[in-house]
Amino acid sequence: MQLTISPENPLEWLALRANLAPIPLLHVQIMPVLAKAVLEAADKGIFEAVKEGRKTLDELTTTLHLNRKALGELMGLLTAMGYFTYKNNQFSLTRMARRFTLKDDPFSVYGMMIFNNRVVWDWMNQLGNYLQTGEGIQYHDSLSTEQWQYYQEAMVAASSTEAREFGRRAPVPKGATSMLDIGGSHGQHSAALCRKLPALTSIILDLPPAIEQAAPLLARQGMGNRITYRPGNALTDDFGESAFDIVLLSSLAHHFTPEQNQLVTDKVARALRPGGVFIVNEFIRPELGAKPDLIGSSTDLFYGLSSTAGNYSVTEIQQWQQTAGLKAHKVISYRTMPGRVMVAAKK
Ligand SMILES: C[S@@+](CC[C@H](N)C(=O)[O-])C[C@H]1O[C@@H](n2cnc3c(N)ncnc32)[C@H](O)[C@@H]1O
Repeated sequence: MQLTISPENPLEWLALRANLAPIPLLHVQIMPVLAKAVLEAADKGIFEAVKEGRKTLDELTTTLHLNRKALGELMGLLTAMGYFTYKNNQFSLTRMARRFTLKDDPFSVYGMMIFNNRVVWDWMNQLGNYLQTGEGIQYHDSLSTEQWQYYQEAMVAASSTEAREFGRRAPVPKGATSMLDIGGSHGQHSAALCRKLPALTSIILDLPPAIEQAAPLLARQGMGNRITYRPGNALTDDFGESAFDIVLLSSLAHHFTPEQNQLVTDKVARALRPGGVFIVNEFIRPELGAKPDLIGSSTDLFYGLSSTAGNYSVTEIQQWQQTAGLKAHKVISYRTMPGRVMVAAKK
């Protein structure tokens, strides 16, 4: 799966081949507007307003207390983007929008839309500074309570689809009874494995302000005391010795430097039981010159901006695991999320 600019007919194909289409204009003039339109639509409740059935522009204008002309422009764009259809003067949600934009759908990315609109959008202004200094925002040190809540809800949104595939395909021992989920937040990955392995219990190690906001999200999973929290810090806490059959580090390695990841992996190796599995679950940084991958490369830059670190290659992750005395086990690419990979090692 790739995000691409693709021709719709042979003449456009020729124009692209002949380098006649001003691609940068699409990137700088069109793409930021597309992203911001979807974010504002979610934040203004536009998707929710059409949830129960078709609505005219006048009805939406009245319900949402928005400017009719401006809303009409936004609805035109969202229709062109495939979020709505327009027939008989009425807008309806498409199948895609119904599944992914509504607050309560289990696959919804609504939480990510709100976090990105209210918190992350402003970070983009700091990209120039990041390029000059190499210093990222380090947002874990500065979020307000409200922003921690948006962040944790965004993490649920980001991983709902992935967690299902993780539960089905993660290469874990069938008889596993004990798991450590480092930076596990909402616990969707732990819950997916607990549903599959009846004897499994999991401990989520996360920062205290994260747990405060994530606990109600975990409660929604209905796993009772099979998944519990341990407030702490992965960089400074000891994980114990021969205590776990599974250790997961999902979307946290990109916040850590290579040295910090090595330190964490060394502690994981000690904490695993013989035969236990360590999974690093991440977007992968494409090597320079490798096949273009917009998702791997854009998340790499974004994590650099937000946390100073960034994505790593599969080889780098395996290097930490081997240095810690673990054996390479499996590398599994997600089918539902391009650029996303589980890198598993065994003790
Ligand atoms: C990007 S989220 C990933 C959440 C979840 N693992 C997932 O894959 O959806 C990173 C999580 O790691 C936590 N975190 C960040 N720094 C940490 C640290 N030093 N120790 C433990 N957890 C940390 C954050 O609070 C957050 O919940």
